[in-house]
Amino acid sequence: MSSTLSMPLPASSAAGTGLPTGREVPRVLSIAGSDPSGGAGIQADLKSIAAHGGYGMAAITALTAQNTCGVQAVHVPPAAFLAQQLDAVSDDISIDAVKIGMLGDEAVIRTVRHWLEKVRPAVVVLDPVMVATSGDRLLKESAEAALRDILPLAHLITPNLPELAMLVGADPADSWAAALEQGRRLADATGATILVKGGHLAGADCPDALVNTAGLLPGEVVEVQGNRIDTRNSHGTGCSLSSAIATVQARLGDWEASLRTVKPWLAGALEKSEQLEVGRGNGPVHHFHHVRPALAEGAFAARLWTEAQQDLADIYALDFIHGLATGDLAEKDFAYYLAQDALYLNGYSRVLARASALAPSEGEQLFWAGSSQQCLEVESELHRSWLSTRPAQGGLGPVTKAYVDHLTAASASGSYAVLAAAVLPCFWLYAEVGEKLHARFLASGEPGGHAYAAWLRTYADEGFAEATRRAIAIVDAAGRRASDHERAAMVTAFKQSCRLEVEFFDAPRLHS
Ligand SMILES: Nc1ncnc2c1ncn2[C@@H]1O[C@H](COP(=O)(O)OP(=O)(O)O)[C@@H](O)[C@H]1O
Ligand SMILES: Cc1ncc(COP(=O)(O)OP(=O)(O)O)c(N)n1
Repeated sequence: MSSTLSMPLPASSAAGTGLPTGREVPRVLSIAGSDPSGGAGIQADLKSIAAHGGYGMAAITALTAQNTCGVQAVHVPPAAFLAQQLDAVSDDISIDAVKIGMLGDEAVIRTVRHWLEKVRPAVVVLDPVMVATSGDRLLKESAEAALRDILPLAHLITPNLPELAMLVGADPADSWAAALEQGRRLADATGATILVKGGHLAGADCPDALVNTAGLLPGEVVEVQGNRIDTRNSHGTGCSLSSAIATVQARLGDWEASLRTVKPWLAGALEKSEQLEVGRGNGPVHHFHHVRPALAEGAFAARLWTEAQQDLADIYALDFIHGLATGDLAEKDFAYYLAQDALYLNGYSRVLARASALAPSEGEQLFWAGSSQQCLEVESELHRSWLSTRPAQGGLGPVTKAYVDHLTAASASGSYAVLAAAVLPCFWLYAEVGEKLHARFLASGEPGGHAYAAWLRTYADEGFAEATRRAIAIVDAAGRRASDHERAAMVTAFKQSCRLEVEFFDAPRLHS
């Protein structure tokens, strides 16, 4: 029994299959050293695991005193204590993936090896950390043979080019082809899949490749291209990549898909590393560059309201609004406005019905459906009470057509959020203008001879004010949920509708 345990077994039988446990939140254990500056080691691993939706755990093999400028000291605690850490985790918790990083010395390697043989985790990614970029040793030279022996217990080995060269007993590759050749040799020798990394080569490209000579991949070499990011903040890239890929592999069970997920994330983390401003040397990567700060409730609506201010000011400056407020508006302009409003409401009602169809909840579906119906009722009331007593007006005016076309295009965009933003100004700006005009009418003592008194009284509608508050809240929530791209499209659609509100009030002057 003990002789079997000391033999390096092929990865497929010794340490699970490298296949996923299919858990949405994989439980991932990092067995690695500590970097107090947070860029490499277990600190980087825990961030990478979390950045990919995993539950991170860490058993510490070694303590380092290091920062972005280099490693000042290394302390390797007794291996027996590492064994206690590992057992404490595996005795209690099912582990979906393991990432192995800095091992320090031979006693640590022996301990990890014994534990792997006992527990056989489903996914084992081993980053054979030997020397930090700063040139400081993180593995004793005397432990290199032991490290070679533990490699077959991993499913994926992720050496950088100097580490790969050392493991196959060659000089560091000076070309991508030479690196892939060394990858093949290591794959042959270990039975594991090798991730050959292009980070240490020069040139505009920075490719990575999975190499497996036992038929476990679609081809012997699967390359994933990437651009080289111009930054010196590459501290911990190897740690971050290996723990991220372990996490994603536990979910997907496909090394190629996992690498294709993780590589662009790491490129973004390198690109955004400047934002962190950590240290004076080779800084860390930004593991959470893809996470946006959450917007507070009301924040997106507040942004839209700011965008609407110029259009509101333009509306208040229009002759039409002045005339409506004072009662001096030409009757033909008012009649044109009413007729266009009726035509607009019919189109608006259809667009609201589309918002109802796209709504993510029954509450919102009901709200838009109710608003759509309300529009048709207002349209028929316009015809019954306001237009029937006036001379017939012409057909669809150019501004009305432009507004309805814009809303229809928003409804065809397929984005509920964009559509909701596009329909909002008709609630919000209309309610705002109506409330102001009504308040002004009341303040002037509701003069008896005012030509538009009856119309101004329709503005005091608490039902419409309530519907407007609801529409604002819905758009605010949709905006907070939206991606940056969709949010920008919402703002554009909203602004366009605001502009069309201005033009709609100004259309009687130009087209009646
Ligand atoms: N400047 C860079 N631009 C883009 N990707 C990089 C860059 N440097 C390293 N990488 C990527 O980071 C990962 C780690 O690579 P590497 O630097 O070779 O390993 P290590 O950090 O172990 O020395 C690889 O996916 C590699 O392609
Ligand atoms: C504690 C600890 N572990 C590993 C490393 C090496 O990190 P790596 O991701 O290989 O990259 P560099 O930091 O060497 O660029 C480390 N420094 N500390």
